[in-house]
Amino acid sequence: MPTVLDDIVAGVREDLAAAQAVVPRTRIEELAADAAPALDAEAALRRPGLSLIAEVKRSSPSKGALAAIADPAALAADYEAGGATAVSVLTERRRFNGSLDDLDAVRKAVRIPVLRKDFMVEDYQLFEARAHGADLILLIVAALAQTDLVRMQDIAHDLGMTALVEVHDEDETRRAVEAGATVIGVNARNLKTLAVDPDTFARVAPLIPDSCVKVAESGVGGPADAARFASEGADAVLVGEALVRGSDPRRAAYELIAAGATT
Ligand SMILES: O=P(O)(O)OC[C@@H](O)[C@@H](O)c1c[nH]c2ccccc12
Repeated sequence: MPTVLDDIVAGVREDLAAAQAVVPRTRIEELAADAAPALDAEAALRRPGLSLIAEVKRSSPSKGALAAIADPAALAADYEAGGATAVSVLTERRRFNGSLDDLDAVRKAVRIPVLRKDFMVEDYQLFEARAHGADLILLIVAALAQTDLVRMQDIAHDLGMTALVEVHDEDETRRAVEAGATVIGVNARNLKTLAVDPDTFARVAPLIPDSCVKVAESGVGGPADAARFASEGADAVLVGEALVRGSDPRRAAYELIAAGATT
C-alpha cells in the first residue's frame, strides 16, 4: 500500500519532470549561481531564545483548506514584524496549494531567511530553491535513501543554504545524525500516516547532539505548546496552521516567541 508520502512524492516527481522540460538542469544551476547569496539561517536559529519559523500554508493533506492567503508577501511581512526568525513557504502544489511564485513573493517581502518547504527528492530542486532565493531547504529523511540525504545536504551547503533535516522517529533521528545534520526538525506528524503524536519531540530530542539546532515541527497550537517545546529543549518551533487560521498573524507570532522566552 503506498503511503501518503509516496503519493505526494509521485506527484512532485511528475511536476518536476515538467519543470525540467522548461528550465533544464544546466540553466537552473546558472540561475542558482546568479542569485543573491543565501542568508545564514543556521546562525539565525542559534540566537538565544525560542526561534519561530512561521509558515505560509494554505492547505494540507490532513486538514484540507486552512486559509486562502491571497497575499503571501503581506503575511510573511507580518511574521517578520512579529519577530519570526525565518519564514517557511510551502511550494508543493497538489496537496498544499503552494508554488514557487509564493516563494518569490515572500523572498521580496522580507529580510529574514526563507525556507523552501517541499518534498525534495532530486538535486534539481535544490538549485531551483536557491534560484528562487531560498536560504533553507527541507530534507525529509523518510523520503530519501541515506546516500541521497548525504549528497543533497552537501549540495545545499555548497550553495550556501542551511538544510533542515526532518525526522519523526528514533531511527530517522539516528540517520540524520549519521548524515552530519546540523539542523534537525522533529515532525510530530508522521507523513506516512498523517497521525500527530505530540510527545514525539520529547522522545527523540535526547538522541540529537547538543551541537545541533533542534526544531519542533507541527501541532504547535499556541503559546502553551511553544513554552512546552522550549522547556523540552527546542531551539525553534515551526508553525503553520495556528498562524494562518488566526486574524492577527503578527501578534500570534509575537506571542509564540514570548512564550518560548519565559522558560
Ligand atoms: O500546520 P502545523 O501543524 O503548524 O505544521 C507546520 C509544519 O510543521 C508542517 O507544515 C510540516 C512539517 N513538515 C512538513 C513536511 C512537508 C509538508 C508540511 C510539513
